[in-house]
Order: sequence, then C-alpha cells, then structure tokens
Amino acid sequence: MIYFYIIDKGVSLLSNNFFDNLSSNFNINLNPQQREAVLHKNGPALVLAVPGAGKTTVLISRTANLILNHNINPQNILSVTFSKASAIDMKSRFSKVFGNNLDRKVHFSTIHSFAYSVIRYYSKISNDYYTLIEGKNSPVNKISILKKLYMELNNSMPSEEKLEELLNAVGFVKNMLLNKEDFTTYKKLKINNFKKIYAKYESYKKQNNYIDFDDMLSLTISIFEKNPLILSNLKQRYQYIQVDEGQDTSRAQHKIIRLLSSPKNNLFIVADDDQSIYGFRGAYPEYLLNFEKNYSHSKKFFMEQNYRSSSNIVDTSNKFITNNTIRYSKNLYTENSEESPVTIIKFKDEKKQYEYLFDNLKNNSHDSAILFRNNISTISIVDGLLKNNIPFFVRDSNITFFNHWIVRDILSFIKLSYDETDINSFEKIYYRMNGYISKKQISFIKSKNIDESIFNKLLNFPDLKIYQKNNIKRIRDKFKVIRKLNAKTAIDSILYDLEYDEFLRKNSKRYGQSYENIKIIISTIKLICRDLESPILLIDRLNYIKKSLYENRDFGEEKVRLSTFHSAKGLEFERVFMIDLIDNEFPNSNSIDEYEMGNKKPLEEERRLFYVGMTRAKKDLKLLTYKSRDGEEVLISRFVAELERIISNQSLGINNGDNIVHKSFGKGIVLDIDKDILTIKFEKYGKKKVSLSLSMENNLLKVV
Ligand SMILES: Nc1ncnc2c1ncn2[C@@H]1O[C@H](COP(=O)(O)OP(=O)(O)OP(=O)(O)O)[C@@H](O)[C@H]1O
Repeated sequence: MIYFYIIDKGVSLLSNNFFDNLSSNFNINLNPQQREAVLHKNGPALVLAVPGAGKTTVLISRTANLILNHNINPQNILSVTFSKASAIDMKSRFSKVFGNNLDRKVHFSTIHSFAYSVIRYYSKISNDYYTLIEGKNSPVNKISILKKLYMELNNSMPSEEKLEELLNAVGFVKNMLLNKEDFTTYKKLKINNFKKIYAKYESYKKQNNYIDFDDMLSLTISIFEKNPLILSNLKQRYQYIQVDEGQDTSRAQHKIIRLLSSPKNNLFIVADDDQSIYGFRGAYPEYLLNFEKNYSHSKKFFMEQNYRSSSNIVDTSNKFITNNTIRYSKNLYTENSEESPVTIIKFKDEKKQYEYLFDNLKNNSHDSAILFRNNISTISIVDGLLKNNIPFFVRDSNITFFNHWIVRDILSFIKLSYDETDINSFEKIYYRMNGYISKKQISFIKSKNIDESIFNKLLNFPDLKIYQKNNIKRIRDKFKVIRKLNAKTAIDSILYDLEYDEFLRKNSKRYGQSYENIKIIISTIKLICRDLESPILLIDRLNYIKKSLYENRDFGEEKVRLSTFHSAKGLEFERVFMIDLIDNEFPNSNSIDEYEMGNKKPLEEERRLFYVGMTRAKKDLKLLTYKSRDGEEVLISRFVAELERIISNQSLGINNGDNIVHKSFGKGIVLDIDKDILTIKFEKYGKKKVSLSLSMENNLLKVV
C-alpha cells in the first residue's frame, strides 16, 4: 500500500538520494556509521553510541526514512524514550526538520505514558478503573502513604534520606520484576521491615484500585499477558518500535517492548551503556550487553564520533571511562579541534571553590552550567549567585532542605535566643542540647505564665538540685549571648556550646541519616551565614533563597544552568563547572563502602555519572575540588585523582611502548601504565616500577 501525505518540507526527501537531500536541505551531514544505522529497516537492531554522537539525529532521520522511502505509515511507528523532556525534544526536533504533518502521526512518548494509554484503553473496555497516586491531580499521595507505613511498622519517622531509599527500593522491585523471594538478594532492599511495608503498600493500592508510576509498567505487562486481543491490536498498530536512551530502560520496560514487538521484532534501540545512571532505580543495561542472546538475528551498529566536545574533552573522558570494567568497548573519537585543556583545580576549602566559581561567572555566564552530585548544593550556589548578581536558572528545585528538621532546629535555637518565652521553639529543641531538661519540667513551665522567661520558670521547678540550677543558668546565658553574635559564630555556639552537634553525632543513625550528610547540611547553613551580621537574618535569607529558586526556573541565554549530574543527561553547554568533587560526595559513600566490600557495580555507576557530566561540555570543562570542608579535612574525589593521572600522562604524552630516558636509570621502554605506576624495562637495570607523579615533580622522565 502506498500512503500519500501532505508534507511540507518532507516532500523534498522523496527522492533517490535521501542523504544528499538531508544534507542540502537541512544541513544534516550524516557520517557513514550514522547512515548505516538510519538505513536499517526490519528486525532487531542495537545502536551503541558515544556521548554527543547524534543519537536523536539518527532516530529522527530513520523515522523519516521509514516513512518517506519505505512507505511506512507514521502511525505504525512508536518512538519511546526515558524522560518527558527528551520525548518532547525528539518530537520538536522531528517536526523542525520534517514538518508538522508528519510528527502528528508519529507517536513520540515516554514508556510510562505509553503504558498509561494502554491502561486507560483497558479500563474503558473492562470497566476496571485505576487512580494514579503520583503527580499533580492525585487524590492521595504515594510518598505520604509510604511514610505512614514506615512509621507504623518501624515505630519511627523515616528521615528524608530513608524515605528516598524506600521510594527507590519500591521502584527497584517493580522495575526489576522481583518476587518476594528475591528481596533478600538485594542489599538496597535491606530497609527495616521492607517486606512488610511493601506487602501492605501493595494491598492498600489493590483495595482502592490505586496505581503508582511503576505499577503502570507491571499492569501493562499483565494486561498484555491476559488480553491477547489488546496486545495483537497494538502489535498491528505499532509495527516499528524505536527506543532512545536504551541504557536506562528497566527490565519491566524491556518486557513491554519485547511483548509488543515480537515476533517481527522490528525494534531499533539506541543506547550508550556508559551513560547508564539509573541502576539504583532498576535500569537494566545488562539487557543490552546480552542483546544478541535476547534477540536472535539482531544487528549491531556503532556510532563513535562525538560532535559535541573539543578533542581535549573527548580524549580525557574516553580514557576515564575505560576504568570501568562492565561495558561495551567503544572507540570514542572526534574531529573537533583542540580547545582549552580539561582543568582540575584544587582549593583550600569549599569557600575558595565558590569564590573562584562566582568570579569566573561574573563576567561571562553565557551557555554555562554548574553541575553537582547532591541537590542540596543548589542552596549555597544560589546564595552566592544572588550575592554576585549572576543570572541563573534551575529546573528541578524540589529542595527539601528548607523543611529539613536540622534547619528547623537551628531556627528554633535562634528564635529562642531572641525570645526567651518562646515555648514552641523550646519544646522542639530542649532534649537536643546539654540542658538535661525533662518532660516533667516542660509540662511544668507550660502550666505557668506564658509571658515569663522559660529559663526563670525552669529555675522555679520544685526541688531542683544545685547542679541542675547551674545547668539551666549556663544554657540561659548561652542563649543570651547567641543573639549578639554574628550568624556564623552563633551557629558554632549552638553546635558546640549547647552541644547540638553532639546530639546530631549520637542520633544520626536513629534519624536514618548518616553523620556525613548531616555535616553537609550544617556546612550549607554556615555558608549562608557567612556574611550575615546577626543570626535572625538567617530566617530572611533562607526565605529569599527559596523564593528565588521558584522564580528562576526558565531558560535564558545568559543564565547559568544549575543541575544535578542526573538531570544534566542529554544536555550540552559551552562551559561546564563540575563542583564539590570530593570522596563520599562524588563518588558517594555508599558506592565506596560497597566497593570496599568487593562489589564494584555502584562505584562504576558513579563513574558513569561523572562521565555524563564531563561529556556535557563543548569547549571548557573545569573540575573543582577542595581539601577541607567546614574546617574538616576531606579527600579529593578518587575520580579526580584518576583524571589527574590521565591528564598528566597526556601532557607527558606517555603510552605503552614509548622509549623514554630516566635521569637515574637511563634509557628504557614503557611496558605498562597502571594508575600512578609505570613499569619500565631499562636497558641497564631491567624491569623497574617508577612513580609517575614523583618522576614528573622531579623532572626525571622524558619521552624520546
Ligand atoms: N553528522 C553530524 N554532523 C554534525 N553535527 C552533528 C551530526 N550528528 C549530530 N550532530 C550534532 O551533535 C550534537 C550532539 O547530538 P545529540 O545531542 O543528538 O547527541 P547524543 O548522542 O544524543 O548525545 P548524549 O547521549 O551525550 O546526550 C548535536 O548538536 C547534533 O546536532
């Protein structure tokens, strides 16, 4: 059958030479590897690409080729991707090139929204309706349900960290299609009473016909398995399936795609396994590593040319990612020219890092991004950008920091120091400092005159011992001083004189939070306090930062983009600053612990995330790290250390097989380079190992 379309720009492609037309009309000059992939028509294919290789360009060109040169009805093509943003991006790039009449018929969507459409259709014919409990219009909220169940079964309130762990764990189970029996095999499911929480959550949803986002996937699988007619209708409709960001597709998603595409398996998956960063939530890149086994007669294409970044960035990031072992080997290269070298800058502390950052952005914020591992970094960056009048925008400002219990505690301490009658604040913190005050005493002071100082009331508590009186007087005096201090010193006084820090140290576990994370929150508060003359100003400052976060969400040419590494996937910028590159932050502490216990997978996922960050930069990539945070020594990120060695190897230009001259040992040949150690076979002394950094520092080594 031949289809006729009213095509505006697309009509010019209906000729024998598709690629020449693409090039002359739309300035898309596909390279031979890209062309080969675009021409693939039937059967399963996996395109393994490097960052900046033009994956989206290839997907949309192939779509056009199927329609215009193979007469495939656009409605028969389903293109799915990982995030809503990339589905929109793909659609808009397609219509920009091939016109609006075509794009309306090609189905570009996220896999979740595709699954939701299946569920809605099923509901209509079966009268079995489901309510989504995530997103804006949901009547109940998934997070609060899980929070409640956690509290019910563990008798304690989950910290934000714990709650996030729980949410990820639930998502992981769904996406990995796990059974209860599998739960014990996965360490990330070792949340107290997880099995019970999960079972209750599932039965609560079942009773009410509720579903969450991940249920959409399992429900779709079950609809497909139980309703062959629905599945066969959809198979008939979607004869060609394309998947972008295949590396972040989960087991459940692969199953949907498999059910839908078989037996013809006209499936075209584009992926970069080195950019798989959602393993913690159930992404399953191993599926791609076994693609040939999963799909017989499949084809594999490679796209290895990077169009985005300078040759310096491409070379360095390529060498960096080869430190991962679980991956497809690829030969990333570019024809782009050399620009400024990838630069590592080590600062004394985080404050110096920020000074440098803001100085650099003050006069040039064009097409720049600041990337960070943890959302909380947004707070101190925004504080600094506001102070320096640097325009910025941040898309996902879902910042829980402002409501964090530690922030609330600190504000209660401050409020109490200004108002000694403030019983509400006192009630929140009296057992979190070294006042040794009992619940009985609290009931006692609550029964007294509300306008009287809490401390005076406490001193009137019957039968107080001398040491108790002294204690009350001591903390009263501290509170009196706090309001007179500058904000930063006031915070120190709360932490150390009133021993709030001691409380945090001892109780971090009970609140499901690592002390490491607590320190990050405290150092963020201190950074904001840096220039505040008095502690009360912290309240206004936090409100101001919060408001600015909500007001600065929209893109602007001259605005610096703030983003976590995860959210930067798929984006590109002229200049990229990767900040806070210290061990336990990036890579995170969990991946380091796991690595030390023999499991290298989480650390490799962190390395991939670091690589995603590096490959966002077109011309200028700066990696910032420091030696101390909030007065405590920290270790520079092990990834930065790896890169230092790579960069110094590059600047020395040392490779295996090179002839060298060593000042002490004479002539030799490089046999092996392992991190900082070179194995060299010297003419006179035989095989010897020498340290690369030592040789460099002392000018001992030369390549000849
Ligand atoms: N053949 C080509 N010639 C010139 N530019 C190209 C070509 N193919 C792609 N590009 C350009 O390279 C850049 C990167 O492409 P794209 O964003 O599609 O890469 P990607 O593979 O999706 O990258 P990533 O996975 O890192 O996000 C884009 O600006 C795109 O227009």
